[in-house]
Amino acid sequence: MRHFSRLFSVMAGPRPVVCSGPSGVGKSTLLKKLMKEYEGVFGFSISHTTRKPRPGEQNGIDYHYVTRDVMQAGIGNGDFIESAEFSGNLYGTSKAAVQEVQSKNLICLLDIDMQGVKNIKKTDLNPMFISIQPPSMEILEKRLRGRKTESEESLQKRLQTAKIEMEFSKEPGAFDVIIINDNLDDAYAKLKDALKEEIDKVKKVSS
Ligand SMILES: Nc1ncnc2c1ncn2[C@@H]1O[C@H](COP(=O)(O)OP(=O)(O)OP(=O)(O)O)[C@@H](O)[C@H]1O
Ligand SMILES: Nc1nc2c(ncn2[C@@H]2O[C@H](COP(=O)(O)O)[C@@H](O)[C@H]2O)c(=O)[nH]1
Repeated sequence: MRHFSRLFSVMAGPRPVVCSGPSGVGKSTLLKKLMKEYEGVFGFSISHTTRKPRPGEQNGIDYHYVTRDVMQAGIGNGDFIESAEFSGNLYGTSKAAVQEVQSKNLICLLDIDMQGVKNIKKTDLNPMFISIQPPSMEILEKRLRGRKTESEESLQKRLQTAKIEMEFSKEPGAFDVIIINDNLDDAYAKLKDALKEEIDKVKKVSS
């Protein structure tokens, strides 16, 4: 892991950004807004997953959808910076996904769970860690149900995991920035504010 992770510091472009937080808190919603407003500044690290695509999701855009065998072979080959089992499926960030974004000198955005955060901390990627949090567990459940993507079983698993993720986020030094996603516009403004310095640097280089 150390050998390959050194590659990222050698390539050093803009500092990557890791966004984490309970399922349904609004990470994708916030990151999609960011990429829409700042085209040519951010690039999304497209993860691999063994979960099935949801309606509207596209292979190679939202995720690389693969079988467990393919994913496990890739992990065995050392193709992933990190990987984790989440709610019955495998998820992982490939080295290629991050390199693809960094080679374009874009700020690499990673949307990963708590296990991914812990594992990325062991590498030389050196991202900014941002935790997106719900105003309450009740509101989180309402959002997750409202999205209509989960079976009752999957929803319950995700809510259980959310409690553990919320506890982890309280650990000193776990995250650089904590944003409560209550009102979406307010949360988005806070996210932009946290990233302002990096955004300005990328804009300056590309102007
Ligand atoms: N501030 C907000 N107020 C109300 N609804 C919101 C807010 N932010 C996001 N949502 C809604 O909550 C649902 C979950 O959001 P989203 O899919 O972005 O979460 P996520 O954190 O990316 O989840 P996952 O980790 O499962 O991918 C969506 O239906 C989204 O429209
Ligand atoms: N450790 C990783 N976690 C990841 C990755 N890609 C996504 N995720 C996290 O999985 C859950 C569930 O996502 P969903 O799309 O099925 O709702 C969520 O917390 C994501 O942040 C990854 O590459 N590594």
